[in-house]
Amino acid sequence: MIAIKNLNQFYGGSHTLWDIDMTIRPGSRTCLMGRNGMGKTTLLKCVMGLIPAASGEIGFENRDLRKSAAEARAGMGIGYVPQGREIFSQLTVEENLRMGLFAKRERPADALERVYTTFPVLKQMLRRRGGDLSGGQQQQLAIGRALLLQPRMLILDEPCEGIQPNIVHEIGDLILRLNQEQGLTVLIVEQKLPFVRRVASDFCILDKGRNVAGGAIGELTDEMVKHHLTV
Ligand SMILES: Nc1ncnc2c1ncn2[C@@H]1O[C@H](COP(=O)(O)OP(=O)(O)OP(=O)(O)O)[C@@H](O)[C@H]1O
Repeated sequence: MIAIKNLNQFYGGSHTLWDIDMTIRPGSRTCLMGRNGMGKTTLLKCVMGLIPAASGEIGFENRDLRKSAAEARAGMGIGYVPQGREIFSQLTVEENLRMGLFAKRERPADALERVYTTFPVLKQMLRRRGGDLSGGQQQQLAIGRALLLQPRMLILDEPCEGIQPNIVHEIGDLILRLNQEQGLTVLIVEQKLPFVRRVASDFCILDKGRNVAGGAIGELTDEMVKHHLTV
């Protein structure tokens, strides 16, 4: 689904991503892991075109994403929920959702109805301001907004950050459901090991901007955790 080859990225003179090779299998739920500051968000931003890569390839379904403008990538089938969710706090839930529809040709009502079926809570809160929602509800709103364009792949940057444990469990259920029932491929940056072991099918670890380990989630060893993930 995504094939990254030899990707390098710099912030000014600081070399942040080093020769990254990474494959995301279609239909997988891949967790991108690593301690703080290791380059996970930077890698996602390169995939979405929000920052430029210096060299390398990012293939999505055999097309080179680096040749596509950032605003075209959502329309190509990649939904992205950034770290911190980026909900418009002064806009209502409905207005936030409509912001996700700008590139959609289909009638907005149909797309919105699909999201309300997945997230009934959003339908009950259409007139509430985004900023008044709980962290878990904001995360559902952000995921709902990304799903409006019916992506084939969903990228989530730390979806459980600042969210109560019972809602974290619900987000895990949602990811499993979207993957298993709708075939959505999911790439998640996540640090919480129990969540990763429950939700992921595959993992990949970044350490100091390099891809140091990866594979099926059953292959994630205590040794790897100790070496690359424990703070
Ligand atoms: N806009 C920026 N300008 C300069 N350096 C940056 C910028 N954004 C991130 N960095 C640096 O790049 C490195 C990788 O950061 P990145 O946010 O990708 O890490 P991360 O693994 O996502 O960490 P976290 O878990 O804290 O979000 C860090 O050293 C960070 O300080």
